[in-house]
Amino acid sequence: MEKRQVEVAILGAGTAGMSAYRVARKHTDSVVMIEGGPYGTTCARVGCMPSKLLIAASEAAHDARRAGLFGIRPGNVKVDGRAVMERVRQERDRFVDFVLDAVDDFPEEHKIRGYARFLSPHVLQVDDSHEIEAERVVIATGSRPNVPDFLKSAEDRLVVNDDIFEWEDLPSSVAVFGPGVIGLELGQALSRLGVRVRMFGVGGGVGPIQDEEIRECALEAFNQEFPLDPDADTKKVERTGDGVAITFVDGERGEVTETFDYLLAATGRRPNVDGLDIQNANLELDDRGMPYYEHYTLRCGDSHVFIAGDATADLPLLHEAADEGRIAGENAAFYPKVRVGLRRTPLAVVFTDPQIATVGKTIQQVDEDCRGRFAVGFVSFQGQGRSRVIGKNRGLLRVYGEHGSGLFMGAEMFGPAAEHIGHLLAWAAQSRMTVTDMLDMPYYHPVIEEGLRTALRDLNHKLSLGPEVVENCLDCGPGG
Ligand SMILES: Cc1cc2nc3c(=O)[nH]c(=O)nc-3n(C[C@H](O)[C@H](O)[C@H](O)COP(=O)(O)OP(=O)(O)OC[C@H]3O[C@@H](n4cnc5c(N)ncnc54)[C@H](O)[C@@H]3O)c2cc1C
Ligand SMILES: NC(=O)c1ccc[n+]([C@@H]2O[C@H](COP(=O)([O-])OP(=O)(O)OC[C@H]3O[C@@H](n4cnc5c(N)ncnc54)[C@H](O)[C@@H]3O)[C@@H](O)[C@H]2O)c1
Repeated sequence: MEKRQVEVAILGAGTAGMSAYRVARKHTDSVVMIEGGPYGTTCARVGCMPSKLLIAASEAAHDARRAGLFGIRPGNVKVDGRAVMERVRQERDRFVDFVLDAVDDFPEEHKIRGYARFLSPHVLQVDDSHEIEAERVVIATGSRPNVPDFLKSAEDRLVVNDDIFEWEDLPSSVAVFGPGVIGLELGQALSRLGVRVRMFGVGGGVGPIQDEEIRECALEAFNQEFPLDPDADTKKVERTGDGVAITFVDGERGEVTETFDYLLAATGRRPNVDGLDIQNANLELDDRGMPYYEHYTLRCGDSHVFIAGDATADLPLLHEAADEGRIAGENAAFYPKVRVGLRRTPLAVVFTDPQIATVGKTIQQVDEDCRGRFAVGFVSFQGQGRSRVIGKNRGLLRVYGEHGSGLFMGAEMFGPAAEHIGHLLAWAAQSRMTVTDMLDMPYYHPVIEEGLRTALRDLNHKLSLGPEVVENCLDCGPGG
């Protein structure tokens, strides 16, 4: 067992861990980054990037199929599953290689391989190879899929996101459990690539959507492509000779059994904190065994331990993991001087079609913060000019503003180019713009942002700050 003493030990070499390492290293050379699994990050290996690659293939198939709308007849669209998966893996490997190159550049003495756990507040054991005495620790151990026990009856046909990207070919059918972000993105992509998909949820949720009207709209749109029951009554999951038989109650047919090649569990993720022997770190823990920590400093209580990325189980998104890693790494380096870091306006995008974007405060948070004194502006993209031109005229945007101050508070969207509209809205929220300020900005024609302007005008009027929205107004151009 090799023993070492360091100022800063970082657990995990994912996005958060590498950010923490880069910042900490600027201030001290006495730092180690400990990685138990393969280098390359969840984002590049099995997360953001391969999922977006699969979605890109599905969009190509979908666009070819719907080309008839424009009078274009590409003929029979054939999906070559092997070629689709080959590109996914090839491009994924390029992204992973970028990360591996970055890790290669870190000095060898800063890198330790193995799983770390706490022996005491300042002592970590890494497998059976190292004992590290660290003045400060950053926990950046990420998360893993959380699979409910009853799904395990699918045995070898049970898959999680990691497995899908290793497929050599596409299967013919997949049952997706969990219409959250991963389930919706992967489920819709597989469906558009010709895989028979059925999606099962619990509790009625659809992705991260909190606004009831947006949820209804999204649910209807997804159900036009594949059956999605957000509150399914699943009776049985069984591995059979030819796949996984799922018995469930169908609204129209009663109790039915359908067989699928695979069952994809996309039922949420669990932070990798349970394997750390965190009870030895002398931190205050909540009833799930998670350390209490401060959102702006990432410090656990008044200790020398910081936590960042998916390990916090709070905002499991790439840009948040990078931000949190930076803040935690800097605070670990300068400890006991601990500084508040910049936390940005909440922004999340789901890469379905239409896309989903959530920005700023949810409608429930706005209601609470404004004590009910808020208004909601609205636009449907059905008749919106640019959206109709490109045949993407589905969905809704709802924007929230505070009475009195006229401040823009948040929004939810299920509609075209939500990844871009979401950014505009997040930038406006972080700049603390009023709805009037936002309407003073330029809007080109014909663009999807004109739909955003319609929603903002509706909101401004409801906040008693502007005139009523005029149907077919001329300065909007047709279909504003
Ligand atoms: C399918 C999928 C799609 C996604 N798509 C998006 C997207 O489009 N946009 C977006 O913003 N986010 C997306 N995410 C979320 C994003 O990938 C994560 O939020 C982000 O990668 C988290 O980074 P991290 O550094 O916290 O964790 P990770 O990158 O997982 O790093 C944690 C590291 O810690 C290591 N580790 C664990 N335990 C120990 C231990 N005891 N000792 C040492 N090392 C340990 C692990 O091996 C791992 O390498 C997606 C996630 C998934 C699964
Ligand atoms: N585009 C993106 O930014 C992106 C993409 C993928 C993942 N992510 C991140 O990864 C995180 C994890 O994604 P996720 O989809 O695993 O989690 P999630 O929390 O988004 O969704 C889990 C879903 O599973 C459902 N569920 C739970 N138990 C179930 C059961 N027994 N049967 C059926 N459904 C069940 C939940 O109700 C929920 O709808 C997300 O919160 C997100 O932050 C982001």
